[in-house]
Amino acid sequence: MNKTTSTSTANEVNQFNQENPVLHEGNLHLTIVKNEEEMSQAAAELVHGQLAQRPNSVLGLATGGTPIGMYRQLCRNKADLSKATTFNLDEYYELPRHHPQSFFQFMKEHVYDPLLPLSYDIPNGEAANVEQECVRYETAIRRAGGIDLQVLGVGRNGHIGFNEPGTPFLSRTRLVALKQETVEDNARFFGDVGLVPTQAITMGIGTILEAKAILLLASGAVKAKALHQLLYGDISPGVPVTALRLHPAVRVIVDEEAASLLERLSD
Ligand SMILES: O=P(O)(O)OC[C@H]1O[C@](O)(CO)[C@@H](O)[C@@H]1O
Repeated sequence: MNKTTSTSTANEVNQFNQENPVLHEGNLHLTIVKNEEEMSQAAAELVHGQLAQRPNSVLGLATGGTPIGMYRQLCRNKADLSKATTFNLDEYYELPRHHPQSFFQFMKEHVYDPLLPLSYDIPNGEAANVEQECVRYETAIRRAGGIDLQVLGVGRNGHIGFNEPGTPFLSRTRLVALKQETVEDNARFFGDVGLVPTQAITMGIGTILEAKAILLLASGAVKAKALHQLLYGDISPGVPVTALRLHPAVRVIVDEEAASLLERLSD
């Protein structure tokens, strides 16, 4: 099954856009594909399209299990990032950069090394002065001209980046505490829940919403509830991913399992 649909939202956004002109009523385009492989392929095509249109694109990239297939496709097709710049959403706090589970190492394995040359930046989780590091990161994004395309995954609890439920939509890059469910979800990468860092530096939701375009990916039944909330729930900091409904250009590519609740409810 291949289903493409668009949804425009006209929810009560005024409470959010009074203070920050970046937030406005959004428009979201949803594509449902068969499985994770098709999701990865469709996502990689979109990134290739972005690079073809603008070789010096500024890309916002994500870690976690979701985008790995997309990165594999980009490597397979030898994506040319030589003129591009990449920024990452987040990094664990106080996890050494050389730790195998740092997001820096993830990016080195899946993107930086195989797709050299490219210019990249990622929050420094080892920074002595975290506040200064967060300001540095925001400034670097701004100086690069802002993010053209931000790739996002979504947490089971609706988090984007490491912006957990309850995060204000105007938040910027900062140090955050992870919810227990996020720590547990990420324990699969560390082997033991006690080894998972409990804090991270993350772009804020306000930072993410400033990207010119956003690509959200989700696969697997574990993401079905978050997807349903994104499309049909109230726009609320209680479910961070719903902030995307305030953005004017969001592509959502999900597999059938992630869309399973949508399917059932829209039948
Ligand atoms: O892709 P996963 O591993 O399901 O993670 C979902 C989201 O959670 C994070 O890994 C943070 O916990 C994000 O970076 C990611 O987008």
